[in-house]
Amino acid sequence: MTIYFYSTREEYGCFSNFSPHGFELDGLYWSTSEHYFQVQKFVGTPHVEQIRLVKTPKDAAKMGRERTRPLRQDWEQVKDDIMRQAVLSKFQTHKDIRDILLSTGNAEIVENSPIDFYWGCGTDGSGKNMLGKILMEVREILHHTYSADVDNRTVK
Ligand SMILES: Nc1nc(O)c(N)c(N[C@@H]2O[C@H](COP(=O)(O)O)[C@@H](O)[C@H]2O)n1
Repeated sequence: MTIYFYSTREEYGCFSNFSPHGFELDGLYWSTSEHYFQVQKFVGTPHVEQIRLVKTPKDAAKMGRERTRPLRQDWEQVKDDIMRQAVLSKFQTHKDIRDILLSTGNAEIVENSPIDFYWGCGTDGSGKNMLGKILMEVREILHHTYSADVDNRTVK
């Protein structure tokens, strides 16, 4: 079985980094995992607070993608680990969505983005689906810690 997600308004929308599930990480509060991820592109600069405090994840993504700000040099090497940490913190913080993630069992999870061939599967399904892969890794980590929380809602 494969679970596709993309919009926060649709089923499994809580898997999106745009979902409104805040958490604390690195001593600060982040209103979404998208805020955390986008800010890490500019650690050690004043842009951190500018982006961290914007109202919506859409705004954070827009600011993070603007190339008027210099991107940290090691971004390509660190971005997957940063995404993994953000996603793990989000699901450790919120039991309701953690249970949804754990209830997917061993199902494949795919970010069904029509435009993103790195984090999602892209318009033709050939993308790397790194966000889906990270969600499955996080599910495995959480399974070892929280599996007793999950009832029989596992997806067969
Ligand atoms: N809603 C949405 N719109 C896009 O244009 C996207 N690329 C995505 N994918 C998400 O974008 C985030 C990373 O983007 P960048 O690497 O900074 O371009 C990540 O949260 C993907 O899941 N989503």
